[in-house]
Amino acid sequence: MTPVSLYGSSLSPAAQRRAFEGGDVPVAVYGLGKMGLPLAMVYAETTGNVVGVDVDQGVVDTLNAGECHVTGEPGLPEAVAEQVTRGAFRATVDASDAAATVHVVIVPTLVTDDHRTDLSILESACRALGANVTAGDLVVVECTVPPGTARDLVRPLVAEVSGLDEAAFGVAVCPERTLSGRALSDVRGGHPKIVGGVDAESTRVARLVYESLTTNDVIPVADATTAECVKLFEGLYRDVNIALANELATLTDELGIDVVETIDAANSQPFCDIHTPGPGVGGHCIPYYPYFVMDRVERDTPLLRTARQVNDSMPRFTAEKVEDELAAVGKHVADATVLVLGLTYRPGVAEIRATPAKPLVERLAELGARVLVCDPVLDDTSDFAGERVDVDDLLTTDPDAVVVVTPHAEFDAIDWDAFEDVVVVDGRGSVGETRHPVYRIGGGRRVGSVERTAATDGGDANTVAGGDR
Ligand SMILES: NC(=O)c1ccc[n+]([C@@H]2O[C@H](COP(=O)([O-])OP(=O)(O)OC[C@H]3O[C@@H](n4cnc5c(N)ncnc54)[C@H](O)[C@@H]3O)[C@@H](O)[C@H]2O)c1
Ligand SMILES: CC(=O)N[C@@H]1[C@@H](OP(=O)(O)OP(=O)(O)OC[C@H]2O[C@@H](n3ccc(=O)[nH]c3=O)[C@H](O)[C@@H]2O)O[C@H](CO)[C@@H](O)[C@@H]1O
Repeated sequence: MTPVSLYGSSLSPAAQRRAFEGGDVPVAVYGLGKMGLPLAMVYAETTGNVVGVDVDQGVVDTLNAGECHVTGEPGLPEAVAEQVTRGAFRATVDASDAAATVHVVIVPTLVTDDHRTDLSILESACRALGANVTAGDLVVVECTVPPGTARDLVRPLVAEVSGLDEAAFGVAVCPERTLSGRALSDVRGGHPKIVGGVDAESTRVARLVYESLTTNDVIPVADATTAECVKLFEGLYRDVNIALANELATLTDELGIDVVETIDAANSQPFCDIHTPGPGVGGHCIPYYPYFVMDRVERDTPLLRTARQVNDSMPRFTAEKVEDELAAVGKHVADATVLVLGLTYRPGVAEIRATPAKPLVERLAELGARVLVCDPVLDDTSDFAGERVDVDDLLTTDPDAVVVVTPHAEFDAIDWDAFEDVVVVDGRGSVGETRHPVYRIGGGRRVGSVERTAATDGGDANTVAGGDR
């Protein structure tokens, strides 16, 4: 089979699509992690001709054995087994063994501790794929990158490594808009796919490719930088919105209202979509994307900066609530045992990057508490300054306070009344009926099943609804 190149092709669009879907357009996917592997599987089920490139030999060996190293993704193990068995996908650590005419890169793009962009992994992957790029190829950037990266970094670097003129190949930004935990279905069509090229031909080819891949719409935008910013703006909106919810949550006691209930009621009309407050904002995306923009522009961005400060202040606010709730029953945090439930950044996802649980545990330890930590999806909790407790042993810990940071499903079975003499700080509105005092971040304190703000103020008991939006 002579590989077909799509960029600048003289074939009809229909013939190009047939070539792509018929496997005559070999695809290479660089980065076979939480996002890259589901993506590679959708490319493989569509074209039958995909090679995955990863620097981790263990990942490569696992995949070539038809097994899946990514956990918590429904359907992914089955897809890996099927695509490897039918010969539609293979993995390698050796990029020189990844001949293709469509080269997709979806590797980590990072932010340093001092909030500077770190694209070193992307550069490394582009050097590797660049050696394989020939005239007529398309490079697809699926990873989230700062504005201008495809134009100013990827294209010139691939041209340098390949020896080609920049106009000889295409580069398109087609950002991954996927949620961990439903990656395969998201890639297949969970959201419209944004595509934007460094030139019109790159956009055209990317549109043709993704119209084969996704069951959803493909939205071509003006250029690559626009596509990069679509992805970033989604995340910036979320960070700022959550910061609004969090700032309002810190006013719960002064206003004497249940802020979560208030937000839910305000969101009952279509022009309002305030998100849900909690103990902080974690993950490898939302806390970092603002820095991709702030590090890239000269102009000050006070709103982005402040939103980060507000969200990063929530672990300390949550620790203050633990202190307050203990004081309300005559205890001091320095003499207390505090059990922290949920360490990952959100339920069911074994990811601790930027998790609010980490600064919260550190703050509680600073205040002198004996801190116990429990997370059913983490095998290793050594990153946290607390003593590990397994879910089955929770009731043996006899804590003075319990803080729910991340409400894993395993915590639903907790019999809260089986704890003796405990106060509860509920980060995400996941604690059900209990005789113990419960302070919900953004909801206020309730004693027993009655909400403080309504019942104790003479109104009707209200329900504290809400969960992450
Ligand atoms: N995880 C998410 O929820 C999510 C959602 C949307 C977008 N994204 C973006 O997708 C990109 C990848 O994220 P992820 O969550 O899949 O990361 P990940 O850490 O789960 O996987 C990254 C993979 O890339 C491999 N890798 C590292 N260097 C490499 C190189 N030079 N060449 C080839 N492979 C290399 C690693 O071994 C690993 O297997 C990031 O830019 C991220 O911003 C992530
Ligand atoms: C724009 C958008 O939606 N993008 C999603 C996001 O996915 P994510 O895995 O980063 O998870 P989020 O749900 O964003 O949560 C992040 C943190 O914010 C907390 N949170 C959330 C909602 C809320 O109302 N109040 C909160 O406090 C939550 O607990 C957690 O700690 O980024 C991915 C990569 O770009 C995307 O692909 C994916 O589509």
